[in-house]
Amino acid sequence: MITMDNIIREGHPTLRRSADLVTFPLSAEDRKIAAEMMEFLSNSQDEEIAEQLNLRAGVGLAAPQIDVSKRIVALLIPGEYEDDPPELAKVMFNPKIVSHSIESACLKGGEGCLSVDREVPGFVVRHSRITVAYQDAEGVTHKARYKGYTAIVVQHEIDHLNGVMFYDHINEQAPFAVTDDVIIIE
Ligand SMILES: Cc1nc(NNC(=O)[C@H](CC2CCCC2)CN(O)CO)c(F)c(N2CCN3CCOC[C@@H]3C2)n1
Ligand code: NI
Repeated sequence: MITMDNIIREGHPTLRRSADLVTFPLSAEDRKIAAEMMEFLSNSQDEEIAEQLNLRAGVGLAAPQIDVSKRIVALLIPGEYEDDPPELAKVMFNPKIVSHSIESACLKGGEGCLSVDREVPGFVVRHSRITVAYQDAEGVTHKARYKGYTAIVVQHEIDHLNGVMFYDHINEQAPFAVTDDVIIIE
């Protein structure tokens, strides 16, 4: 089971590496990693379990964050209301942004990261809409389009596969300066 002890923190070199492509058929090890990443997100979003295991809540996780330099991301984005099905519950292998909007967006509250034990204030400007090609656990390639909050989360995770941290995108001189065409997502 993954706990916060398994999540490497900024300064660890793996976070700045470009992760390796996953080959198919998946090894038992890769299958296990994918399942444990999803389990972590689910546990982290369960108040009781998260408190018991002292987990920080997460809606996404990338394999490099558990010191596995492979192109695997897990996403567990809740639906709008408590009892809704998740907006996105998926493990993507070898995800790749194949196209994106010209329009940009950012989260109003900025971003954080389970691998960063500090607040880094500022708008993280990303594409507002993306098309992602990825493989599922059977190696079948899919294409999916995301927008808004979900698109932001997916981009944060794919950044980790390329050694990019969210604060790399923050304008140090003016962290909250954005041009008026950037969508600010509540
Ligand atoms: C936005 C948000 N970020 C949370 N944490 N950070 C993360 O997920 C990091 C990735 C996100 C940071 C900004 C974009 C991607 C993890 N990262 O570093 C992986 O690379 C949350 F936990 C969270 N939510 C809303 C939904 N809620 C459902 C019930 O449970 C609590 C949960 C809290 N929303
Ligand atoms: Ni992160």
